[in-house]
Amino acid sequence: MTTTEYDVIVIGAGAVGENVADRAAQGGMRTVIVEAELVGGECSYWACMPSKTLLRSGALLRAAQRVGGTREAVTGQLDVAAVFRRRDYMTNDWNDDGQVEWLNGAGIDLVRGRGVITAPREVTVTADDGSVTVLTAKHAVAVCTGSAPLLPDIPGLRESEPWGSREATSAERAPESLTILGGGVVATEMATAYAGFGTQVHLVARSGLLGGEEPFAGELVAESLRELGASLHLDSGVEAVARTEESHFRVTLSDGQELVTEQFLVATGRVPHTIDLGLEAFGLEGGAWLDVDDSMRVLGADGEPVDGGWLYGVGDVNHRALLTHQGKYQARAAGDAIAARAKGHEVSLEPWGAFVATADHQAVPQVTFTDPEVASVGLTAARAEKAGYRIRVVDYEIGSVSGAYVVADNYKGTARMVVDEDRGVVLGATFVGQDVAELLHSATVAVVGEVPLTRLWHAVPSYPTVSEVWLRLLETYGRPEK
Ligand SMILES: Cc1cc2nc3c(=O)[nH]c(=O)nc-3n(C[C@H](O)[C@H](O)[C@H](O)COP(=O)(O)OP(=O)(O)OC[C@H]3O[C@@H](n4cnc5c(N)ncnc54)[C@H](O)[C@@H]3O)c2cc1C
Ligand SMILES: NC(=O)c1ccc[n+]([C@@H]2O[C@H](COP(=O)([O-])OP(=O)(O)OC[C@H]3O[C@@H](n4cnc5c(N)ncnc54)[C@H](O)[C@@H]3O)[C@@H](O)[C@H]2O)c1
Repeated sequence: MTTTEYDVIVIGAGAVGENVADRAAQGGMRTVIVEAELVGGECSYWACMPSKTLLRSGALLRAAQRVGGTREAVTGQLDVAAVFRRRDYMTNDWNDDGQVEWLNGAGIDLVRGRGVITAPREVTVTADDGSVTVLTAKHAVAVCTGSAPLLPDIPGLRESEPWGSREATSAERAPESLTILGGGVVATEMATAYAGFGTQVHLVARSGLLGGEEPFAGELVAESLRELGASLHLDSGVEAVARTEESHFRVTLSDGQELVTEQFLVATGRVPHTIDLGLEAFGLEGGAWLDVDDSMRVLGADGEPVDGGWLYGVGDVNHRALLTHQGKYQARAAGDAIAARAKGHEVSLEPWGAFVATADHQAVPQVTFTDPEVASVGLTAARAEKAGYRIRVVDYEIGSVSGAYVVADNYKGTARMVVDEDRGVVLGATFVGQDVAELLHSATVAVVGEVPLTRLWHAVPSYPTVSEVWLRLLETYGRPEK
């Protein structure tokens, strides 16, 4: 058994843990990171990168088919095996050498194994070979252990061993047929990818699609999935799951219909990796999401930082926004706050400072890479109303913008701007359409910067780009009087 003392211990080397460690190390902290599987975590090997790679080729093929001239030139089908090979390249064949090299360059030590918090500021790591390392931290322990798929309590489900997101993104080939349970981001993205590969997809959702977005987003995505050949079973549920003699899945829906497909993907949300972490010793519940303040210190039931404030919870594990970019944003704030507190500097929790993740509350951007893409930031109209804002909703068909004429023949898509009428600023924006992902950051800047609409008139979008939808939204809202 070896014991080593550091300033900061980070448990979990996903994108978030890496960024906490990096900021702490850059702040002069001796930092160690503990990882049970691959350095780089879910995003690099089983989530963002492989899923977006699986989606990209189909999106590009369909984009080419929407433009006269290339439509005639691109007459073949997707080379599905080549798409999977490109995915293998993106995940570096599930080898983390490159990320370990980055840790070394950043001056962060790595201990491989599963970490458990065994005392205040103490983490015991057990490696696969059984060897044990006890780490102690002078200043902070950051829990960045991420999340795993949630399996609903449905008869036969667990025993049938369905795919979770990992299996869907790391599959070696496309199955002939696939049932997907869920109507969220993973379900719609994987339905788009696999339907594009020629898999017969059945998607079962208990309501509509993409429930957290503006309603037109889910409707446009549903329409496109049907066009791709997927069967949608909306406002439906799964009553039971069993394997057939051929080892296929027999999925019984709430209306009695039976779907028999080669594979079954469960995409019904996530649970936090907080079981068996030793959190109970500090009055926290294992298996629950961590409640944190804006600098990511874990809070106890009394709303105060646990045990004086050495414990941090960053990324998926705190359930504020289950997104890589938002977790990394939290990580920058938390890493800097840890280093500043260690040096005895004041750490202000005032909104928009260097040590807080203020944007988590109502300025979170997200792109769902379906076809059409769904890009949104801030509050939807429903959320803004619920929060008590006096709002005006402005919609515009993106296909009517000159830039969209050029991008695709018969471009289909919708944009929405939600305006706070009392302050004259944008609370939220949603764009649904081809290639809208890169448009989103303009909206994020407007929302986070609380740019007055009167000033947005002076942010002139180039002609002929899809960004001109901003001008159309402003025109629909109306010119300022002075
Ligand atoms: C299919 C899919 C696609 C997605 N696509 C996107 C996308 O396009 N864009 C986006 O922004 N987000 C996307 N997400 C969400 C994104 O993957 C997560 O928000 C992100 O990975 C969270 O990062 P994290 O570092 O908090 O957790 P993780 O990436 O899960 O990292 C946690 C790490 O901790 C390790 N760990 C856990 N417990 C221990 C322990 N006790 N000891 C040591 N190590 C431990 C794990 O092995 C893991 O490496 C997607 C998610 C899924 C499922
Ligand atoms: N492009 C991206 O940014 C991207 C891509 C994939 C995932 N993610 C993130 O990963 C997280 C997980 O994605 P997800 O799709 O698993 O979760 P989600 O929360 O987006 O969707 C879960 C879906 O499952 C349904 N559901 C929940 N419990 C159910 C039950 N018992 N029976 C039937 N349906 C049930 C919900 O109604 C919802 O439609 C999300 O928070 C998302 O932000 C992001």
